Amino acid sequence: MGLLTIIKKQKLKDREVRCLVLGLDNSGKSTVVDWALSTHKNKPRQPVTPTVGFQIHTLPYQGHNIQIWDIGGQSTLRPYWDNYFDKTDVLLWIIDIAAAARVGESVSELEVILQNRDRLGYSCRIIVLLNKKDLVNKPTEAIDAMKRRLDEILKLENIPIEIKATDALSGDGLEELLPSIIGHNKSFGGVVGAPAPLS
Ligand SMILES: Nc1nc2c(ncn2[C@@H]2O[C@H](COP(=O)(O)OP(=O)(O)OP(=O)(O)O)[C@@H](O)[C@H]2O)c(=O)[nH]1
Ligand SMILES: [Mg+2]
Repeated sequence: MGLLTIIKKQKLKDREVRCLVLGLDNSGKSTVVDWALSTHKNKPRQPVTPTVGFQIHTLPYQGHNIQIWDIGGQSTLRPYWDNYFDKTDVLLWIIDIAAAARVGESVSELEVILQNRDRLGYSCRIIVLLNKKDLVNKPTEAIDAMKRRLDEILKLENIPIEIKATDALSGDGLEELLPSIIGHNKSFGGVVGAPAPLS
């Protein structure tokens, strides 16, 4: 292999971003991924069904190659989540903000992951989407309460996080998601926890 080929391959590798999409079942992970693929890859939008196992998608974006790992969130699948942690650059955690009864469960699952940070890696950036905001009566209040709750956990863990309220069906709130995933957006939602160097 020539030197130029090696350099080219290394460059491509350096520009690979591995994004792991996790959260409880029915939170909207596959819908967010579907939105990203339709908006940035011209893939027609499709009705989603519960993810059994996982799905991998590749999404070229601004010279980066984003590898999206969409993992099923059903409780029977969660014990396998940590099989996917290796080499993750970005954890995209999706919470169904309209499912009040399940928000606690989602936050606990996230907390467990953050408490075992060595598995995920300390350089992994974390983005939380408060999804289904279109189904919430008082979105501002629900979102603020959720941000405070996450802030408590994340201060504990001293981990910076980006957080954004979204509607994955219409795409509202997702406009800056991809710049965020590649680390080029400092204004995506509020950053809680320690100051967040995103690039
Ligand atoms: N109203 C509304 N519905 C949404 C939104 N996002 C997703 N949904 C719906 O929520 C349901 C579940 O969405 P999925 O994307 O399959 O959820 P998931 O997190 O991938 O679920 P698993 O694959 O089982 O882990 C689907 O009926 C979606 O159409 C949203 O922002 N607003
Ligand atoms: Mg899914």
